[in-house]
Amino acid sequence: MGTRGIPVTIIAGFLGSGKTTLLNHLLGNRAGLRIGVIVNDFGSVNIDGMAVAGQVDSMRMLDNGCLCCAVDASGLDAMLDRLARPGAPIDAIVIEASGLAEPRAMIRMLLASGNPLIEYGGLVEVVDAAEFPATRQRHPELDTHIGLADLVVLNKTDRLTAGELADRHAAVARLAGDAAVLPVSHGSVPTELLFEPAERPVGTRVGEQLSLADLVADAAECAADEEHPHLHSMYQTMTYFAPDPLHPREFVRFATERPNGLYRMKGFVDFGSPGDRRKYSVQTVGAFLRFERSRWSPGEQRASQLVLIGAGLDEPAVRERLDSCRVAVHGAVDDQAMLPVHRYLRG
Ligand SMILES: Nc1nc2c(ncn2[C@@H]2O[C@H](COP(=O)(O)OP(=O)(O)OP(=O)(O)O)[C@@H](O)[C@H]2O)c(=O)[nH]1
Repeated sequence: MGTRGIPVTIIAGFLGSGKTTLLNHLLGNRAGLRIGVIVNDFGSVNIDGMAVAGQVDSMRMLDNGCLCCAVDASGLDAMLDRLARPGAPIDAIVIEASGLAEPRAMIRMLLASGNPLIEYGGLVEVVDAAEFPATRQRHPELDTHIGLADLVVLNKTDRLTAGELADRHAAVARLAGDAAVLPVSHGSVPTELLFEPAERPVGTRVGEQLSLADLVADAAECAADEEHPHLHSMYQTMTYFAPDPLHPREFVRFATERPNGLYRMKGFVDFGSPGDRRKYSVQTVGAFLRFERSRWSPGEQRASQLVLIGAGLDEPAVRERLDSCRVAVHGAVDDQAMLPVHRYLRG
């Protein structure tokens, strides 16, 4: 699947919306991932065995494999560089944004980062569903923040009746545009919605790559997991396979005009360009799109295979849009047609 950067996910949200609760939930359900956490103070992050004072620019490796540090806004970039240095024992980084910077400034900083070891992992905006109308009145910028988000976590749904929840969900979804909106209580966002499964689960050789087949198998296993049916019913994982090539221009359009409710997509694509028969890995988080080029392995079937993860996805409509990207529908691919792909090429 090519080299992959460490995804940096920003968790934002107004006072008391449940950011820390979400962070603690993720740390408690890491699924083998080693998560680096950046907070602006340690105060309320209470993970097993964690006893660190609220110092600035300190970093601790916790027993549970979580690397935790605290910075102010000016130290953020440098701290990311430290966390994501070559060989760092980290699979994902989460920044709890409160008090650090505006979400827009954080996104800009991440996208502008020259560090090739990190990549944009999405802006997750936590919204207190119960207090939504009041918060919106007090902080009109909430609308903008929701509009920027790649995933909106509608938290504290336990405080609402079903009817109220439906109203709030609809109101937030209107502001969220195409972004996925996930209703939860107590920050219980499934870890696998935010991050890929660990590449190094216990007992696996270090450096072993998780193939897409593994990812699909994982997704199927997850879907069949009876233990947390309430969690899995909240979000969707769908896979798409096309044996014949997808048109580059149409596929880039699909990825940039992403379907409603899509949060992440990854996989690889055969563009069927006669001048370039390489394999293109694709990855999106919200509106962020990135391709990487590699070669097909000897004997590997040229095809396109995608995993799409979101909430509120209209699966038949997504399939139809992807089917309509096929070269068979659009005619031959020339070199010019690859230009939109090159705009989003990494490295
Ligand atoms: N009823 C209910 N309470 C919740 C839920 N999620 C969080 N809380 C409570 O809401 C309060 C605020 O949650 P935090 O996670 O501290 O919120 P925060 O966004 O980190 O707050 P600040 O860091 O102060 O901005 C805490 O008392 C939580 O226990 C939920 O889903 N339902």
